[in-house]
Amino acid sequence: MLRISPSESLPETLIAAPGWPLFDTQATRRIEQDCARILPPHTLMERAGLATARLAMALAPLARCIWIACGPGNNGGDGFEAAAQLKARLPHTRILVSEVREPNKLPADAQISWHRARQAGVQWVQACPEDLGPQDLCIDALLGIGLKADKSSTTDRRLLRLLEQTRQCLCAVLCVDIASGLDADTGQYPPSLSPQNSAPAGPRHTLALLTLQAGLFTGQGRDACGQIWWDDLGCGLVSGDSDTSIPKPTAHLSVDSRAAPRQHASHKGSFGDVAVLGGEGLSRRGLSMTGAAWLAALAALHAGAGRVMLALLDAQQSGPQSIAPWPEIMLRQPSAQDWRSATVVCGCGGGQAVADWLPQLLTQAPRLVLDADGLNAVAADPALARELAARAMRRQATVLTPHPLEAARLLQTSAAQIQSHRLQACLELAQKFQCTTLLKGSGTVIASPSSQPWINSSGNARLATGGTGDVLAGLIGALWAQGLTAEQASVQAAFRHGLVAEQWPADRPFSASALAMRLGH
Ligand SMILES: NC(=O)C1=CN([C@@H]2O[C@H](COP(=O)(O)OP(=O)(O)OC[C@H]3O[C@@H](n4cnc5c(N)ncnc54)[C@H](O)[C@@H]3O)[C@@H](O)[C@H]2O)[C@@H](O)CC1
Ligand SMILES: Nc1ncnc2c1ncn2[C@@H]1O[C@H](COP(=O)(O)OP(=O)(O)O)[C@@H](O)[C@H]1O
Ligand SMILES: [K+]
Repeated sequence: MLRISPSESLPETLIAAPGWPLFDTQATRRIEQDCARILPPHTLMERAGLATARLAMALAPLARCIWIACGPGNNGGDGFEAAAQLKARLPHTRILVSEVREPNKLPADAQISWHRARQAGVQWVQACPEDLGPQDLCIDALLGIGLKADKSSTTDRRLLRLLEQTRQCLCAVLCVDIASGLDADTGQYPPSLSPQNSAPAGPRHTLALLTLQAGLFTGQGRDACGQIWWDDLGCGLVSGDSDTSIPKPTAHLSVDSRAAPRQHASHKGSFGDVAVLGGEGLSRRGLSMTGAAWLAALAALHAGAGRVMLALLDAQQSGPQSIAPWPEIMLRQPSAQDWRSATVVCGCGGGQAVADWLPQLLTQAPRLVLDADGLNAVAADPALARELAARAMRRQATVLTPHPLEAARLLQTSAAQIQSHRLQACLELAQKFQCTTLLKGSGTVIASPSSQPWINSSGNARLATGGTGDVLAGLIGALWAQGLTAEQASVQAAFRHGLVAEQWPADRPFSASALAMRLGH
């Protein structure tokens, strides 16, 4: 979640403006230069230091000690500046600084702030103080958007040691601009700067300066950065879209947009049909995945689709499976379903059996959510891939919902490669197949061929359990069937799916089917 940085105390309001813009580092640099040009010298760093100091005081009002690790560039400069500001405001708190470079090797602005910290009476220490207690605070000002991933293998030992100490602090950590070592554009660490322990020890906060970047919200970004705060340093950059002098955002952050209330004079036909095809049965390979297709159908039902049909890829269908445990869901033989008339969700638990049906569905379905084994089948068969790409020319819309490994198969690469460039990979899939593509995982990315991507801001690791992706596919189908566009349905489904997980009561067990049944709440 995102908050504006406090002027004097923590504000209660969350920023929930739809479409919050995210900028890449190149655009951030341009914005920084533009702001620096119109302000007196050193003002930006002074403001960055002040914003950091204020947030530090609000986050750790009882701190007896604040330790600030300052890096070799302007991120370090912000740290020195914050130290000076804190010392002036908190004369009885120990304000300690550790530095990586001698002052004469710092950039000019950072040198000025180094001297200010010295003059203010800040104390220099070699390393993280051993007596830092839980009420104290660590400020990570080692590396910001100046991180160069290609330099990481030569990162000096002192910087690495301080970086590791900021990660092992048991007290709260406030990262200036971004968690040090994290790539602001991709949300990944270069291997040599990756944390030794996967989970940070204490609570983490990040104060983003001037702009917000995609890397804070996707991939490893959410664990690394924790609670995100933002300060525009008085430069008035609330929304980048209307002002042509501001560079274009690379993505937008998605937030909740409530569904319009249903009209009284409506009927089941007003809310569309969702037809699910999936769920290979036990009889084919002895590996039943019918549950996945049921989860998608359940999600579609609870998310408000007018009617839900389920066609299981189960040769034994004439047996007990012909009775639906949810009587609202209509069971179909795949050959009996009219795929031309519904929003189709295809592939959940589809196994090998789904491939046989894909030529028909790719040709006939007017709106198609392609998930899981439906995607794997396309990745394995160039003829199916061509059929998929041809749909856009016939004005048939498609949503692809890969997790990173499925995305890797579609792009003939590895899941690690996908994760290292999530935004780019999602855009590439959207372009390649001319589809809306939703790349799953922490900070789900949604991209369409003709608009800027979205990064979903809701969700947590409760969702890391089998079947939640099937629920998402069914939810997208339901929202799409109810009249949203493919992109809107994907963005809103990802948000709602994540929000339900976030708001899940701690005392209630979480499962994909329980998630599906709470979608309507
Ligand atoms: N961008 C903005 O809008 C503003 C920036 N400010 C601060 O300035 C920062 C950017 O400053 P810089 O451009 O000096 O960049 P940084 O301070 O983020 O990093 C640059 C320094 O880190 C070293 N470095 C980079 N990659 C490394 C690696 N892999 N291993 C070891 N050392 C590495 C570089 O050699 C250089 O000395 C921002 O993150 C922010 O904290 C603020 O002062 C004001 C506004
Ligand atoms: N750690 C996490 N944080 C946020 N969302 C997650 C996390 N782990 C999984 N998810 C979400 O849960 C869903 C899992 O989907 P998927 O990998 O297809 O699983 P399955 O095939 O078992 O349904 C996706 O929507 C994904 O974005
Ligand atoms: K930092």
